[in-house]
Amino acid sequence: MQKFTIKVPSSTSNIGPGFDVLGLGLKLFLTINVTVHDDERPITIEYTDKTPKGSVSLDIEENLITKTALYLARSYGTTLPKGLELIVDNDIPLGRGLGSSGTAIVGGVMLANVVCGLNLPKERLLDYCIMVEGHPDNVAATLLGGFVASYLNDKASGLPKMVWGAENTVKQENIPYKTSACIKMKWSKAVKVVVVIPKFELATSLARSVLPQQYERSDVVYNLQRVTVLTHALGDDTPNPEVIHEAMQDKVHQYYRRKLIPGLPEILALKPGFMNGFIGACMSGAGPTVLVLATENFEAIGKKIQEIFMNTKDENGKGIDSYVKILDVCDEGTVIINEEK
Ligand SMILES: Nc1ncnc2c1ncn2[C@@H]1O[C@H](COP(=O)(O)OP(=O)(O)OP(=O)(O)O)[C@@H](O)[C@H]1O
Ligand SMILES: N[C@@H](CCO)C(=O)O
Repeated sequence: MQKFTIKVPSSTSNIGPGFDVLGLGLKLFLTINVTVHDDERPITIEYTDKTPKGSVSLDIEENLITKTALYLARSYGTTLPKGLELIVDNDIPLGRGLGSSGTAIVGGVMLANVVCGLNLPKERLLDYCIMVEGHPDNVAATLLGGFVASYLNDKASGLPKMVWGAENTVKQENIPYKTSACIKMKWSKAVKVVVVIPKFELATSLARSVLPQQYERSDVVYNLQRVTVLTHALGDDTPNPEVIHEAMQDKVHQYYRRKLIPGLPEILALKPGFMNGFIGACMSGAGPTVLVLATENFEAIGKKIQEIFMNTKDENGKGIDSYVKILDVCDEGTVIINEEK
């Protein structure tokens, strides 16, 4: 019998202008408890009651964790072992902009890597994660931890379009290597993360479908200027709220997504000084969660953003209910713990 646990951190991404570039690992976890029994029982995946019944498939060819694991295993000419039992304990809300799909994908590749004895380095696992997710920001931060900037290189355009199932799995020799570069950067200990999580889901695919195919040069330059300043300003031991706030502004995605998140324009308009400690607010990933960066007063700031959501009415005339979490940055990335043989 083999037993171990995969601990996968959530992530926020974009941080304003860094669309599909910036990711930050957060201490809110997907935990996968893995047992490989010595008998031939069928593979199973179950969730603890934190995950509402019916919200994820328990069919191993459909569930994002197991289908990703199967894809990697089959790509390397093997499959998941019989006797595999997975119990998933997930604190990350699904479809809210905290990188839940990225955690399921990273959890899946880590699972196959261990139970199939592939021993692939994280760099290779990342090629598969990017192939499944389509963009590197969340998966890179979840796999590596910390504050990460990534780009996809020319080889990434050779990654096959994802088609699931044994018969569609592309052999590993046809999946390009080293399709990205991911750089871990310093994150100032003085800057803390508050997330305000509305109680509705927003699929990333929908939030991406409203974005334009082309942009004005001035908007691209606007984001390039800010994202470059932001990556340095966020590493400063004495962070400058005004500089960071301005560097969190974006013209590439948030404006186009505003109609999907009632209250977002009012929240994005908040400026440093509106409350002590507040630096700036932006969408977390593809939303609907709002990410707030702050240096103090975290609970009060979170409450204020909750009030703005509640005072904004949805199409049924109801306020937007939400909850707040104050999260530490997770520097470690995804780890295997509690190994027993
Ligand atoms: N632990 C999990 N187990 C199985 N499937 C999951 C798990 N977590 C996420 N998923 C799948 O991913 C979907 C959510 O992915 P989506 O990309 O829409 O949102 P997100 O990753 O939470 O947000 P964002 O990409 O903006 O950070 C879920 O509906 C589910 O299908
Ligand atoms: N960069 C991605 C993150 C969500 O997966 C987006 O904003 O669509």
